Order: sequence, then structure tokens, then C-alpha cells
Amino acid sequence: MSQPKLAETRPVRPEVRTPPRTRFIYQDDEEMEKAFNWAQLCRLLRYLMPYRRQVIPLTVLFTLLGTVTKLSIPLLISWSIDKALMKGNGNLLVIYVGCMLVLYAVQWGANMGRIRLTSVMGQRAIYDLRADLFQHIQKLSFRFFDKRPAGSVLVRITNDVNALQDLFANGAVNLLIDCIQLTAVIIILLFLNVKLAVAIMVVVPLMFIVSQAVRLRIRRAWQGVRTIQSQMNAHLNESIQGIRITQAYTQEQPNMRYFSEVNERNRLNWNRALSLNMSFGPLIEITMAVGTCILFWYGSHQVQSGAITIGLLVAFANYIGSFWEPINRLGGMYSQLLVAMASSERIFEFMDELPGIDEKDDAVDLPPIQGRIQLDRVHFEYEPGRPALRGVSLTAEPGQSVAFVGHTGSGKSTIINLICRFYDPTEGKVSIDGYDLRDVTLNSLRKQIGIVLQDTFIFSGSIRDNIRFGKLEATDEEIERAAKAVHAHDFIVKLPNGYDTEVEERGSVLSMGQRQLISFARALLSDPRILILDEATASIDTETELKIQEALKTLLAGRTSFLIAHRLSTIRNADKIIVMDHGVMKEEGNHAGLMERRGLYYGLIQSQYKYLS
Ligand SMILES: Nc1ncnc2c1ncn2[C@@H]1O[C@H](COP(=O)(O)OP(=O)(O)OP(=O)(O)O)[C@@H](O)[C@H]1O
Repeated sequence: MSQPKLAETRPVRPEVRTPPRTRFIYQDDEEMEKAFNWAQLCRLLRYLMPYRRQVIPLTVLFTLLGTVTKLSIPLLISWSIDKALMKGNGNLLVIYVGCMLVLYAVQWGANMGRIRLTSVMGQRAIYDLRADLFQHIQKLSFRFFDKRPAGSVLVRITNDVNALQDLFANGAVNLLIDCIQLTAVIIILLFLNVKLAVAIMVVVPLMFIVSQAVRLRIRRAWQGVRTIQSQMNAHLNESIQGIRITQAYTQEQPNMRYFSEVNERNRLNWNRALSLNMSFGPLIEITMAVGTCILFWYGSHQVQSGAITIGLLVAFANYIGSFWEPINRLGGMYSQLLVAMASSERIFEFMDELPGIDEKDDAVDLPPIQGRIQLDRVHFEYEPGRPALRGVSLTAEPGQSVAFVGHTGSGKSTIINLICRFYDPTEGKVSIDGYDLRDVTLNSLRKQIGIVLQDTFIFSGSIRDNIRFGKLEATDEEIERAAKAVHAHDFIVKLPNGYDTEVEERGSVLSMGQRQLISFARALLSDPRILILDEATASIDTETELKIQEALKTLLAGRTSFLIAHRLSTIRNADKIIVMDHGVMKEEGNHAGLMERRGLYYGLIQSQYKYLS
């Protein structure tokens, strides 16, 4: 912290120039090129397992019923021609037609039942998958979020999960129906007439060879679509979050240019993926047409030679529809499956991400903290090869307040991040009351730490809810007491609805200082054994700061506390001051001692005085 914090000044507008292309880099989404993964499909279908006892057996029953009735009708038609129509038996014809009506009704009922069951099951599976993904993402470490823009994380929870909807709702069951129908038709055709059956099937291998070639291209195209959408969302998210700075620096045009570019690429990728997808249909249609021609040409010869009856040829003509229908749908479903696989790859990539900050299986609950905190030769790198801390060793005794000072980027916040175990040290050890932080449960550690970070986060909800975040079971009186202790009460009661005033996400209706006071109240309410204030007083005016200083005395009493404060008043009262420089501890002592030493700390204080005078 070599430089005193500059008051918020109006930015001097730079000349508007096209930004270097490197400004818009959203790192998440390199295209993943892997072979079709059956294990992954099984993993996905495992989301249907909870329904294996009731819903799935019923669905299979309806499916079988639907298929059997459907495939019986052409046989009835064939018999009604050969046995009733050709022999002039009117009564028999009426019976056959009556049976057909009954079969159609049963088929309709079975299909309705199946569709209802599968859509309920599909929705539930999607619900479970999304819940699992969100739960897992919440456990991931800061390192994961350092690397990924929020927008692209959102895409996976929303768009990618939605893309699986069809697979769960229809895909899996349709696959079953089609396989059953195809097998049954082949058996019936072979049973009716082997030669004719083989004749219409000769084109099938040709179709598989051609579709194989289209397959890979479709898969790549859908992956491309998802990647672009992810970049677009990341850019949108960044642009909306940073809209104030964008407008202040008149960067709307470059933002728009980039957006248009991504939007256009999105359109093109969709077009490509869709047209590839649609190429499956015509492919099947051509094969179907050839198959039908073969049937009529060869079938007519067979009828003329008396080898088969006209009724049998009509039955074949009916069955040929039921033969190509599942093949056609399987082709379409294959593309649907490829879309789903592209999305599920991206979902499972997140699901397989290890939490980073792992709880050991035998992790113990940290008992009520006394407050002795030690860093033992701690090294830390956010990115390999760029050390943020280099061999830091320090001890804070219970109840002590320790202030960190040093130039920007010297490693102060990093020490705080390690004490909260948002990251683990690359080397060395952080311990509280002798417990290595890697050996204790995260919950027992973090619930004993109160924290007010630089980036004060206010959630959408009332002011009361925001303070209650520190202790969910707190009563209204406790909340007001905490707010009074940090001098937030006065401004809160002046708001239109007092404590019930609704604040939007990130609290933009509140001033920076007010947001900080609320997070002070939040931290105080949680009554932590360890308190961390990261530049917490930076945006509070001098009058409020005096009040805060008083409140801080109450807040810090009996707790071990770490302060990163730019203001002299906060630093001066600390029991121990640590001066950081490029990730190394350079000086340690109290204010008087360090001033006497006339080293780095002395220089920092001098420059702050010089700035203020
Ligand atoms: N999430 C991150 N990913 C990669 N590098 C990081 C990350 N956070 C911090 N760093 C780097 O680690 C070093 C120490 O950063 P740190 O935030 O601890 O500094 P600081 O002393 O708290 O600075 P300031 O006073 O500006 O808050 C810096 O060089 C910074 O660029």
C-alpha cells in the first residue's frame, strides 16, 4: 500500500480508439474433441434411474402395447383382402374392420399414456441434473471462477441443461420404441416372405455408410454453436456488469462491434449445424424411395408368378412404412443425441471439476476458535510461475489485531484468502489453534470467520435479509443491535421502508459507504472469532469513519482480527503491523516501533501525510 487511496475522481476520457483485439478474450471454451462416449451417455441416463421401479415399467408396457397394436393392423388388412374381400365374405370383412377400430383405439390410449409419463419423467430428470450441477458449482474453489467468466458458467446451467430436455423427455423412450418396432417388423417381414424382405433391406448398409460421414460433422457443428453461445453470454454478462464504466469511457461502439461479430458467428454456426442436421432426412427419403421401388417391382413379379398373394404385397407395402419410420427417426435421434452429447460433455466437464479446496474424508470440525493463527513459510501462486507470496511466516495471538500494509499487489489480500481457505498454499502451512486448515471441515472454519471484503456484495432482498446473511436465525432485535453498533441504523431508518427496503442485486441503490456499513453489521451479527476487514473503511467519509473506529473497538474486542486498511487511523491502533512487499514480509511491529525504525513503513506514512497536506 505505498500509495494513499485516491479519492474517487471523474475519469479523464481517453480518445476513443478501437480496442486491441485481446480485450475480448473469454477463456472458457476451447472446443472439446472426443470420441462418442457411451459411458457418458450411460452417466446421463442414470438420471432416469429413480424412475426405474414405477414410471419406466409402465412406459415400457405402454410402448409394447402401442407397438403390438400398430404392427397387427397391416396383418388384419392383408387377411381382410385375401380371406374376406377376395372371397366375397362381407361378415368377415365387418369383423376385421371392427377389430381394426379397436386396435386403433388401444394404440391411441397407449401412446397418450406413454407421452404423459415420459414428459413428467423428462422434466424431473432435468430438474435433478440442474440441481446437481448448481450444487457442485457452489462447491468449486475461487480458482475455478478465476478462470471462467460468469456468463459461460450460466450457459451451462441454463442452455446446456435445456438441450438435454428432448433426450430425457422423448429421446430415451423413442429409442426404445424404435428398436422394438424395427426388430418386430424385420421378424414379421422375414416370417411373411424371406426373399421380399431381403430385397427391401439391401439398401440399408448403404445408408449407414453415408450417414456415418455426416455424423462427425454434425457433432462438431453443435459443439461450435455452444462455444459461440458461451462467448456471447460471457461478453453480455461483462458488458452489463460493467455498463457504467463502458458508458463513462464511451466504449459502446467497440462493445457493439464485438457483439455483432459473435452474434453473426452464432447465426452462421446455427445455420450450418441445422442444415447438416436436416441432411439426414433426405438421405433416408432417397433410401426409402429406392426400397419402395424394389418392393413393387420384385413384389409384382412374385404376385404374377403366384408366389405371394395381393394381400401379402399390401401388407408389405404397409410394413415398409413401419420399417423406415424407426430408421428415419433413429437417424434424427442420432443428431439429437449428438446435440445432447455436446451439451453433456460441457456439463460433465464442470461436474468433474474437483472442488479444489477439498475436504479430507477424515476432516474434523474445528472446535470453538481461541484465535491463534499461524502462517508457516507459506508460498502461494495463483498461476504457476507467478508467486504472490514467498515464504511468509507470521503469528497472530488470540485477540490481537494485525494490520497489513504494502503497495498494491504486494500480497495482502492473498494472505486473507489463505486464512479463509479460499485457496490452499502452494507450499507451507496455515493453522488456527494448531489445526492445519487442510485437516478441518470448511463449514466449521468459515462459520467462525467474519469477513468484509473490498467488493462488498449486497444480495437482492431487504436490508434486513442482507444483514441476516451473517446469522440466518437472528431475531429482528439482534439485527438492529448489530446495525446500531456499526452506525448503520441511522441511515437505514431513513430509507423509505427502513429495514424492509428492498435492494436490487449488488445493492446499487445504496452508496458504497452504506454498503460497507451493512456488511459490517452482517459480520458483527455472525459474532465471529476471527474478523477480516479488507480495505473496509476505504469508502467511508471522515465523520462516518470516526463512528466506525468506535464501533471497530467493540467489534474487534476479544477477536483475532486482520485488517487491510489504507487509513492511518485504522492502522495506528493495530497491535501488530506487517509490511508486505512483492509477496514478502518486510517489516513487523507496532506503529511506534516501526516509525522509530524509519524503514518502509515510515516511508508509507510519510507519503500519506505528504498527500494529505
Ligand atoms: N485471482 C487471481 N488470479 C491470478 N493472480 C492474482 C489473483 N489475485 C491476485 N493475483 C496476483 O497476486 C498478487 C498479489 O495480489 P493481492 O490481491 O494479494 O495484492 P494486495 O496487496 O491485496 O493488493 P491491493 O492492495 O491492490 O488489494 C498480485 O500480483 C496479483 O496480480
